[in-house]
Amino acid sequence: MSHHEELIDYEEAVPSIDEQVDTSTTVQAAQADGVDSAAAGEGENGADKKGSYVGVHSTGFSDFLLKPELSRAIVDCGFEHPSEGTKYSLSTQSPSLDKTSHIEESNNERWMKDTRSRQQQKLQRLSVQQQCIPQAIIGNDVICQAKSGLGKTAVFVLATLQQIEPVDGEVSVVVVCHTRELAFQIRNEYQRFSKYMPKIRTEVFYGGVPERENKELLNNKEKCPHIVVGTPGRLSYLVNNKALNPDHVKHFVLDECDKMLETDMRADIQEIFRKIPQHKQVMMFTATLSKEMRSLCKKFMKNPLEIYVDDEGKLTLHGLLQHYVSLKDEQKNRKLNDLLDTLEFNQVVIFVKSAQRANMLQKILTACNFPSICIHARMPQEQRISNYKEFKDNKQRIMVATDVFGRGIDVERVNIVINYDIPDSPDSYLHRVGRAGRFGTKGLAITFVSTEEDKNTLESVQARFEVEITELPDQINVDAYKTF
Ligand SMILES: Nc1ncnc2c1ncn2[C@@H]1O[C@H](COP(=O)(O)OP(=O)(O)OP(=O)(O)O)[C@@H](O)[C@H]1O
Repeated sequence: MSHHEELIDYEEAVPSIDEQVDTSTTVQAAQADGVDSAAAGEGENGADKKGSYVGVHSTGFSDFLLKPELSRAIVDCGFEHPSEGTKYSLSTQSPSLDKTSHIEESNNERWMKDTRSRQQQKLQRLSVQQQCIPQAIIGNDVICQAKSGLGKTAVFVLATLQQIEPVDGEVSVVVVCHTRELAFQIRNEYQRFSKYMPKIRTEVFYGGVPERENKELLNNKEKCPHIVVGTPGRLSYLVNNKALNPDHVKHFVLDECDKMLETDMRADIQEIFRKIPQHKQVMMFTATLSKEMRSLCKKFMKNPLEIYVDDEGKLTLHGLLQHYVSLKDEQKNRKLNDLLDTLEFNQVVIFVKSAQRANMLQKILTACNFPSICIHARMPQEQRISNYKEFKDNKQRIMVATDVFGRGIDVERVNIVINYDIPDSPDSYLHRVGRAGRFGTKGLAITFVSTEEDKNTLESVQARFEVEITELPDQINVDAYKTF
């Protein structure tokens, strides 16, 4: 299993963390019906362009009153409006009221009702970025579940850059994620958005790189990063060895939090968390979050803003066509060749279930005149990052990958995902296909089904996410899956 390869360094021990009591108000936002299809651009006008999630703009980036240097970078990044297209409803556990008299009680109740109804109306128009950013920039804890490619990264990158007051020699932001490529990608996002903040330094730390290099950077006051992004094993090593001083950390972020907390990475996360001062902002993000995982996440937080997708059908990407092909394992190569010949792809990711199969398939494809690269946890770290960069920079169009590439990775031009081997769970399916059709663009996902078990997995995907995955037709209109 590929993600196990990634986890190979981690230990099983899972100590319990100190519970933080969740006290007064909890705002829960859950996706409600109605707007996804239209907002995702399934119409004449919205379908073709990136950012077609943007519809009616109740809030713009300027409303967040961000630092001018941050606002300039946002413009340079081409972000015109916070992501939109998701309708939220609000359910609150109201703060307790001091009911000293009957009159006060009814006044209070009326006030609460009015406030709640105003909030309700407002929230119904808000998106993930619109809702999270205002809370996150004032230091509130945030737990946010939102579908793939909606721009969760920008929430914590902007919120932490807005709040940071850099002091040389002090790390004040720690971001943890589950793979090295994702850590690298997040570091690059920080660099993009801190373009006009020359004093801010961001570094990325992960396994496969000599620890000495990380320590040298952290020990040097002029070079020590203010923002650290990394994977759990390496970060906990650096904290435990006193190379990374956690005493000044004020913001702690977990991206793909469910993945890290459900696996043995959790021990490392808890280790780091415990060493960071208690008074800190904690933010967590993912597209998939079970009810059990929500409560676990909340143990790390104080009164977080909670955004959940209660109806998992709403996690479906509506700009994405989804099909399957029934075939025998030995027919997969021929079929893949045909598909690559006939489909129009900007870039394509082909997922397989092991490093060995990734190497093998990449060689076959190259021999068949489909220049390609691959990525998996069993290749040298430098090669991994260099392959990621080549693909991200569109120097290669075909990537054969294991699940190390299945979550979080954002390559804008990917419009086709092929599951050469079916993923091991509906969650993995959702994350993998979410590599195409990002931020409201169009895409196509094709899954090869060769065993009874594969069929069952596909059925559970359809049942859980209320999506119809139909047999691949002989012809597909290119307009349906390619953004020109
Ligand atoms: N407001 C915006 N305007 C335009 N583009 C945006 C905006 N917000 C985010 N994006 C772009 O949308 C893409 C997807 O964003 P991001 O990678 O943060 O998604 P995500 O929600 O983290 O997805 P996943 O769950 O798959 O990790 C990125 O290329 C990002 O630059």
